Amino acid sequence: MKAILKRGELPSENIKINIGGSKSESNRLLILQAQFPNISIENLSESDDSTVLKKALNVINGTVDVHHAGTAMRFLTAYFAAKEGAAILLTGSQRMQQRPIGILVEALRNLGADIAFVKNEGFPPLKIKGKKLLKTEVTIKANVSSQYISALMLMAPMLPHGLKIVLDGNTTSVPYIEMTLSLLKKIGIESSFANNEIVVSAAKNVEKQSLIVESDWSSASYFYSLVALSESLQVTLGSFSRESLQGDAALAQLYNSLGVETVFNASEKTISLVKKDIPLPDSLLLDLSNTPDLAQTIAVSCFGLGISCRLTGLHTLKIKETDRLLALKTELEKLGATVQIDENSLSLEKTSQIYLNKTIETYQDHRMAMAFAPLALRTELTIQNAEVVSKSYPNFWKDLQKIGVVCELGSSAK
Ligand SMILES: O=C(O)C1=C[C@@H](OP(=O)(O)O)[C@@H](O)[C@H](O)C1
Ligand SMILES: C=C(OP(=O)(O)O)C(=O)O
Repeated sequence: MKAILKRGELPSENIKINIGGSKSESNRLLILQAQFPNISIENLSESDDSTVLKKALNVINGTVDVHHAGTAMRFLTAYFAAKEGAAILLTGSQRMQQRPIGILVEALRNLGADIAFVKNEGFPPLKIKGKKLLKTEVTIKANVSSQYISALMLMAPMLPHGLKIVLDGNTTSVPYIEMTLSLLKKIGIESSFANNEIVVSAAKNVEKQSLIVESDWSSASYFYSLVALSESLQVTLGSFSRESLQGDAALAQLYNSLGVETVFNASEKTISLVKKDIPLPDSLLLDLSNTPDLAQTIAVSCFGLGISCRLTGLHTLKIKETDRLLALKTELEKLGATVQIDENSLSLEKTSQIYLNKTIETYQDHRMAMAFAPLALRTELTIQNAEVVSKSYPNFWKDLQKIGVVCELGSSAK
């Protein structure tokens, strides 16, 4: 399916949109709920990645295919490895089979896990035989993906003596580790993270409780971009709060300089994004190592606004749904941008013109589709394979139309 996008009449009134639960929080809580069934979850994400994980957690013997879901792949590897009696072939999409998992498998094997690589050493699919893991300490390389570390933390309460995780090297995507820690603490599991050491206690049960998932800040980023690229849009998004567990809540600060003010409405648990007519900076310089999922949104916003940017801390982007650095460069340049990339950064030159009627490839990456869509306020464009958005935000195209983008959804044939 392709999406042909053009600017319609933008609403002058405040538009309200309910984005839906955070995929990261949901996927952590699903792993914890599998261990502690008296936890209930409200505002669970309806994303493909959460749906596939929820379904996988019912399997104890057989094949589990997580498709494109990275967190599901990583969290389930650790979960099944420690689940006595599990006998699982854990696989995923072709891209998932190119996303490295050797660092996590090695850490689990050091704890005594029985995991074999079925095709390529270091990559899914994996054959996992669940067993009791008796060791209490493991060291793991921390600069490739925080998901490996969260996976160990979420499994740790299942171990008879809990787990100490020593982080080796610079730790990447730290807010995601802190989110895991906060959720463990919230349900009553003793845990700590200081001086590159994480400690999580064992737990057989927790108190019966209901947890409400905050909506997804990464999904909110596309509305920040839309408001920034508009003249006077005002959008209210639910349900969000200032005390977020999600690192991507940094959006509220990050988009200030791009003319988007965030008003927190504590009683309604909403945020209102309001366009401010302020002078824009010539250039934006940001280290996004804490918020890697915002890189595409911000790069495209800067391009649409005609300002230059240099984004650093992007070393994890190459192993996500696609090589996001290369994908960004290729697609932005189609629209007239000049972009330079290296191992961990992207530099965009100031451009005043955006080419019309270009087709953006999405490389099976939901964030490529959603990050480029706001440019519809500045040019007409087509997004190829628009269905990819369901990985994290199934209602994206519907919600986009609410704020005045005309969205013609058709077949993907060019
Ligand atoms: O733990 C999580 O929920 C996530 C961690 C991040 O991955 P990395 O730690 O691999 O950067 C992020 O990009 C991903 O979308 C979700
Ligand atoms: C990187 C992402 O997801 P995952 O790694 O879980 O596939 C994402 O949602 O941007």
